[in-house]
Amino acid sequence: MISVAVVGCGAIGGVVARALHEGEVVGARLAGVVDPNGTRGLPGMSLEEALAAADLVVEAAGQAVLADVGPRVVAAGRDLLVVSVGALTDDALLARLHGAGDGRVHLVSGAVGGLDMLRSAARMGPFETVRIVTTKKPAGLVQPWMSAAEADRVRATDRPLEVRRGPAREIAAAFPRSTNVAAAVALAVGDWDVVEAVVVADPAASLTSHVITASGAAGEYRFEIRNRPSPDNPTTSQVVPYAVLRAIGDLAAPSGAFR
Ligand SMILES: NC(=O)C1=CN([C@@H]2O[C@H](COP(=O)(O)OP(=O)(O)OC[C@H]3O[C@@H](n4cnc5c(N)ncnc54)[C@H](O)[C@@H]3O)[C@@H](O)[C@H]2O)C=CC1
Ligand SMILES: O=C([O-])CC(=O)C(=O)O
Repeated sequence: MISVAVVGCGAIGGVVARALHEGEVVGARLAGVVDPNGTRGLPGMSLEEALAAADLVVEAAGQAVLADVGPRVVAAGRDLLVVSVGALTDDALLARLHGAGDGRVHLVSGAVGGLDMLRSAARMGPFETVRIVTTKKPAGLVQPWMSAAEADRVRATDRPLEVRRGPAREIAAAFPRSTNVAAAVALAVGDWDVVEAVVVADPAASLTSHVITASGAAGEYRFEIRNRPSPDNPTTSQVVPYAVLRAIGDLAAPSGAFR
């Protein structure tokens, strides 16, 4: 039985922690939840207590928190499951995580699929083009770095509006709560430079979509994901905590997991 601490008790961490607490993942149990803003009635603990008690720490609190907490988890010899994979646009953080200690670093596939195939194909040879187009409701795409005019234009659009297009590294950092998936694709293909990310605001997007297209030595790929948004946080797809629970289940009882 592995003991799991969850850092961040929001739309993702709250669902993950409750399911662990209620014994829904074979081979895993909840050690406790770390969140300065409350733990929704679940057992709370400090990060220091989590590092002492847990075999696995799940980060579900955001890119900035991962940068702070991640190296401490690995340095303590605890395994780390990363949800805010967009923080890994920072090569220095990735190097710190790999060099910090004995804990192993695992990444969650999160809101998208096809990463296994992209990883397999990348082994055969390089990709020539990879693109991920993310379409969400406008409100969650407004960012603090936008000018007032741009923020208003995004909020008020009455049709699909391309908000940004650029390298995955730039986009995943520029929309830290909305485009971790662009980093996930880049990490899967093992090439930050080949992946272009596009962010579209669409007031009619009742589902969040991520369309991944790729072509290269192994062939041509297209994955279209249309996720229901989380009722707790509309910028997050509701399936994400279940991707985390699936990953924890695979780590706790690997038999039968796709590899
Ligand atoms: N890989 C993927 O496909 C996806 C990744 N994400 C990432 O997951 C993160 C969390 O998403 P949600 O749960 O929807 O966000 P949320 O805003 O609902 O929850 C975040 C929680 O973290 C807590 N928190 C803040 N600072 C903390 C700290 N220092 N220590 C512990 N907890 C802290 C907050 O109080 C809040 O409860 C997002 O910011 C994003 O980076 C989100 C969606 C998809
Ligand atoms: O949940 C989603 O659809 C994607 C998301 O917010 C992210 O990648 O940060």
